[in-house]
Amino acid sequence: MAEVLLSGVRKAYGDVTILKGVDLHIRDGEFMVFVGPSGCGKSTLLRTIAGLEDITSGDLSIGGRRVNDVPPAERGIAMVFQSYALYPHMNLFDNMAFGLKLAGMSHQEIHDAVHRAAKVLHIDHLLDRKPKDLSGGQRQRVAIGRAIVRKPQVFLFDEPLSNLDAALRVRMRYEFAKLHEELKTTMIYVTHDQVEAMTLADRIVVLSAGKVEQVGAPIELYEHPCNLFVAGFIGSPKMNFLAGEIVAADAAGAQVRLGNGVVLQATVNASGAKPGDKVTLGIRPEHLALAGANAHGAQTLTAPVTFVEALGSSTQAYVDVPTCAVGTETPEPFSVLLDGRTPLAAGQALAFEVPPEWCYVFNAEGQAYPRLAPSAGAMRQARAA
Ligand SMILES: Nc1ncnc2c1ncn2[C@@H]1O[C@H](COP(=O)(O)OP(=O)(O)OP(=O)(O)O)[C@@H](O)[C@H]1O
Repeated sequence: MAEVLLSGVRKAYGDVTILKGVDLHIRDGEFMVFVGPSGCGKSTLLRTIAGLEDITSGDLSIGGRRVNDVPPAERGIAMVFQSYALYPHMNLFDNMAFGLKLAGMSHQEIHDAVHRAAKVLHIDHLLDRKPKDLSGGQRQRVAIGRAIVRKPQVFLFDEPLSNLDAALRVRMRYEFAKLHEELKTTMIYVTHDQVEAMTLADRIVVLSAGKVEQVGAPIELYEHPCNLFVAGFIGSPKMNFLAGEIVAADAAGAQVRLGNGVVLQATVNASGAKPGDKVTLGIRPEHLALAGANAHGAQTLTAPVTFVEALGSSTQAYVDVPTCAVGTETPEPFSVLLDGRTPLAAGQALAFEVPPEWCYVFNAEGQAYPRLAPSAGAMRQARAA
């Protein structure tokens, strides 16, 4: 087990800077997940920790030891790649034993270590097989087994499940969680998958263009994103964004006038805002509720439905409410997530309530005004106390 510390880590290829000064403290035994859009530098950051890439400037330490110039094999890490990277001509036992033989371990020690790891991963009955005779999920288990037998201080996983089909991903996700529970080793995991990040991580690092946007527990990022980027990135379906203007604001709340003239209340600390300020109002599709039959309440929006996705367990309705773009992205259509049994059809008018405690407000620079409503995380802590 070990903590991993990054301080001002930069990585450049020639004139192009990929990592722009990353500061991170990954705690001993923590399951840390890196997420961010394609090309933001997740894999580069992981490969830098592994020692597969040199650091241009900054410091990296693993287990209290500065490792900037330490070769990968001596860093106490084991990395598992998306592509498995197994030796095709070797059976599973030899694939898993290879590194241990190189390290000069005895025959008995290797036998015990491989069998123990194979048992944990439920592949102990397959040790004589070659990789080509395995399913994708089994191959990935071998790759993980090869990492486990080395008893690293830190595991590094680069999108380990992305070659698997949806059902197997769910199964393997569960097994990763169990594995971490059992080994209690520091794990750093790169993924594109929101659900993997939310369910596996103790904490998530959201990266954008080589910089850390926010680090926090999954529920913290969901409930209290620090800026528009994190708000738009964390959460599925995505948060709706509406352009607005401050009508009144203080430390207890803000009133925001939307483009259509409707004024919505948001329970945020907007003491830094003043009337006339341009803001973005954010509201998640799952926090909207159908309004009562003749609702004309202050927190109600009414708009025609443009498209309906009935998923069985839930229904996602797209409605004709003008949204605004975040960064360089094109605006996403406004959506409302409703109970799966809600009868809806395109063209019908939908009235829905916008709860003030679930409204997010971002200033012109995209920074969030802190939400004041007690979060689910805080309520759980209070109940537990
Ligand atoms: N050897 C290299 N030389 C030059 N540029 C590179 C090199 N390796 C990566 N890059 C660039 O660095 C940027 C970050 O790449 P990286 O693979 O870390 O992103 P990522 O966030 O993991 O993306 P993805 O999610 O698509 O895998 C990309 O723009 C990529 O083109």
